[in-house]
Amino acid sequence: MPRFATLDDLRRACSDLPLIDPKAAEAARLRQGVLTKPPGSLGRLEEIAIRLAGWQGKERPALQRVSAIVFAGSHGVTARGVSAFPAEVTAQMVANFAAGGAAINQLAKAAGAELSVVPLDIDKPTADFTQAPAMDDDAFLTAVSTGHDAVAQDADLIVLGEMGIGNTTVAAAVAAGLFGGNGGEWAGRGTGVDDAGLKRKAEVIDEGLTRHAGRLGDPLAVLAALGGRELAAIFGATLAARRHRIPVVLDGFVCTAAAAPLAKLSAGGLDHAIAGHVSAEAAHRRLLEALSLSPLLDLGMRLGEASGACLAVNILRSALACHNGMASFAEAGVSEG
Ligand SMILES: O=C(O)c1ccc[n+]([C@@H]2O[C@H](COP(=O)([O-])O)[C@@H](O)[C@H]2O)c1
Ligand SMILES: Cc1cc2nc[nH]c2cc1C
Repeated sequence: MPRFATLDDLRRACSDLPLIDPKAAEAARLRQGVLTKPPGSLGRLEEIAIRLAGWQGKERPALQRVSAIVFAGSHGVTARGVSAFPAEVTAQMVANFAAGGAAINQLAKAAGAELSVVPLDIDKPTADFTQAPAMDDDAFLTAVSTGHDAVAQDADLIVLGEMGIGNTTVAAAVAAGLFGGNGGEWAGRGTGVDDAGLKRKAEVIDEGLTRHAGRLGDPLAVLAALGGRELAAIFGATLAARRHRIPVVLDGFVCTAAAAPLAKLSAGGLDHAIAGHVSAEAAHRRLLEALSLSPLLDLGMRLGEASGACLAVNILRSALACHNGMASFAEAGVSEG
């Protein structure tokens, strides 16, 4: 029996989310004000330190245990020719992650993150969403529960990413289902489709939106009908992190689309989430704006795998090095302005 046995169980868990610890956040804000720098001069690094303090419930937050989790899934919609790469690359890349040969292996190491890879039935693609819901309730709840339970309660930070050929089409369909608009507005080039591929993606997304029009008012139904197992797992992991008050770093377009239903289900549902970067996938910027998330990095990356999110962990570490390690004006004998 999965942790969430029914959609109602899951809906309940999403509607009763813990909030930031205002005392710890305020203590961190006061500390930022007495460190040896003009107030505000560390820009967003200050805000990052205060938010991490609030979610961890400590004036001086830590990044001792950083857990990066990459979820992998396979998509029936790949049969529609929506990716520049064949569907078998998903399993091949999962093997490459295990062997240590992927970009994320290097970026996780460089960021001081432990990497887990969680394949979700990758030998069983979800249904093509133009023909049927991608997942039935059981498959959806199992994937959400797996993602939820992949989050270690003692982690200081959760970093999320994915691998799944075809999933930029899936993410675009989910984003359109949640926020409105058509395939043309949300489709991008993903792994590098040409103009004909991009047109096909837009059409496939529109077909999915038409087929599942009756479900678009329910964010969980959107994720089940138009999403995929790795997106459902990212949603579950984002929810688990929130329930344990662990801050989360989101990766690219696919990861952001996967987490988005939580913001739709509960106001402030993604307040514990930091957008690690904005990817080169055309609609990522639009999606981040719809969620009022401001990305830390804009490096033209479009890999997925938690790569941009892991890179952003280095910024979080630097923010905390200053916050925890700097001297105050009084300690250093520096005159205040
Ligand atoms: O998340 C993003 O911003 C992103 C942008 C472009 C590509 N990807 C990755 O590329 C794969 C999906 O691309 P595609 O063309 O097969 O839909 C999948 O494995 C993602 O991790 C991811
Ligand atoms: C090689 C390759 C690596 C990836 N990593 C995440 N998505 C990917 C897609 C491809 C095609």
